Amino acid sequence: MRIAVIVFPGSNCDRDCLHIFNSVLGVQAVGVWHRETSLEGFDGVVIPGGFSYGDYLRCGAMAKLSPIMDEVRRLASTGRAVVGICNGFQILLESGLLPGAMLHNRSLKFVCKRVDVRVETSRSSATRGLPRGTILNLPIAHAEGNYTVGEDELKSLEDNDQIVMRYSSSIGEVGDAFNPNGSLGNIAAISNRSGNVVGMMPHPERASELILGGEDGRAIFESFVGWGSGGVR
Ligand SMILES: NC(=O)CC[C@H](N)C(=O)O
Repeated sequence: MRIAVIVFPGSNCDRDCLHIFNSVLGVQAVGVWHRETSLEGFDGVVIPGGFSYGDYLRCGAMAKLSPIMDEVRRLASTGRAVVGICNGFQILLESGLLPGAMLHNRSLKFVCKRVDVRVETSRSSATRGLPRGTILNLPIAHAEGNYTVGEDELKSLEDNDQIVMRYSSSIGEVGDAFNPNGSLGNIAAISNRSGNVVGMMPHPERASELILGGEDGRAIFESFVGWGSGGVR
């Protein structure tokens, strides 16, 4: 298995992701500059966090125009795992690969802390091995994480099991008290219909080794690797 970690001007979590794949999981991953036009030979894609194009205009609004995004779209259409983390989630929304949009956090402040999230489905490329109801403690760090989507689309996300994680308490209660950014329905992660494309606001790469204060994020990368190269499931 060979994984591409896309690098935009302003990405800052690409090396963390590469480290987790190559040194922690022993799976080959390489950085791919956003101006490249081919992802031939790659079995999965991670769009990492950061501040692509300095977050000008809207987070992800300029990165979506990068040449590599056509290839990300192509790989997504073959059922390969495509996971966007934080700024990567914003880029997937702006690209139309996932429905909805990000607003500024309700507090209008950048929020950087650890939160608990409840896994809502195990049919996504990021949560494949994780039973529904699993609680993960993961870091968040963003200014635009207040996920929103139209009423009909929200219903369709719910009906099709596309809500992947919600912000929760450490015992899985979901409510406003556990919502760090105002996100609709406490949504922290969603997938496309087939589950192979996932966007998540938390940063699993910052919680995949004990030295970083927790290992809950590793299961997400293991799930991603486990999705493999078999195409649509
Ligand atoms: N950690 C990140 O990826 C930051 C995402 C984005 N730049 C924001 O502040 O919302």
